[in-house]
Amino acid sequence: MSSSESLVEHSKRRAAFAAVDKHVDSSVRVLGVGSGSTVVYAAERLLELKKQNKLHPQLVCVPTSFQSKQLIVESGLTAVDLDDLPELDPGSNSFASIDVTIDGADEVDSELNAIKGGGGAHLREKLVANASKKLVLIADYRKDSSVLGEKWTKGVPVEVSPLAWRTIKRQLERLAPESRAQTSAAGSSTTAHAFEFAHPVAELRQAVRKAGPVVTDNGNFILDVSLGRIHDPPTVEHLLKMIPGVIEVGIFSKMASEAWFGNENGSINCRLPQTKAAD
Ligand SMILES: O=C(CO)[C@H](O)[C@H](O)COP(=O)(O)O
Repeated sequence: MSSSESLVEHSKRRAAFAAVDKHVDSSVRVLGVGSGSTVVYAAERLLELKKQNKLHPQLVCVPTSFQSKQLIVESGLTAVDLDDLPELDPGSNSFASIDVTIDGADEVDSELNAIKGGGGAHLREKLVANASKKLVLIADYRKDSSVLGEKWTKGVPVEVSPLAWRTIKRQLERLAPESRAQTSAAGSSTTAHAFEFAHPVAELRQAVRKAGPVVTDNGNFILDVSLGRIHDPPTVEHLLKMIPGVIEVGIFSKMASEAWFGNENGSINCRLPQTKAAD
């Protein structure tokens, strides 16, 4: 750890390096590269591996944002568009065209559901994740929670068409927590809510060094929707996605196969489905 680097940045770098070292070897031909500040460390490791001739000589990388494409190019790697890739295993059940994608996250729950889109890139991130055999998340302890919405309190990023953002906002704010049935071990039936807040709030994301709203890489707006704790991520993802004009939702339910966290003390840990093993 360098003297100028904070412990959290040190642990983010360690988590990113560990994920790259585990998943990117010379057999990986197509790699998805996520967006955000943690992915910068993954790109740093890719550059090191490239210099050591440890990457596939024909490796191509699929960017998830303008930033991600810059990282790929600056690492001396080749960027390609998702739709220019052939299927990896034609004739199989899988339509995947990417071996593995490494991406950041704003929050990851105990079942590897995630909130993404803090950087506004979740549309392309989800397209790339969906076309990947494996999605590996990298983050730090501030994003590691048992239930989505526990630590990430800025709301679920929802990319929407600028044509109807006010209408979509009104509709989002009328969403009901949507009861779902639960059956206890004893067989009695109770109800639970898919999300916590009875009155969700949707805010148009504002740009920081520009007057007006954030405009995504795809020319759309983002509504950050505060729902409180999200008890049922797949149901909430579906509810939001069904609203006309919603282009993509920053809930990634059951997409990730692994998550690496940098811990507060500088150590790292890897979460696999239903397990959590310290290094
Ligand atoms: O989803 C994202 C961008 O849309 C990012 O991956 C997410 O915001 C995490 O970023 P960081 O690594 O900077 O915390």
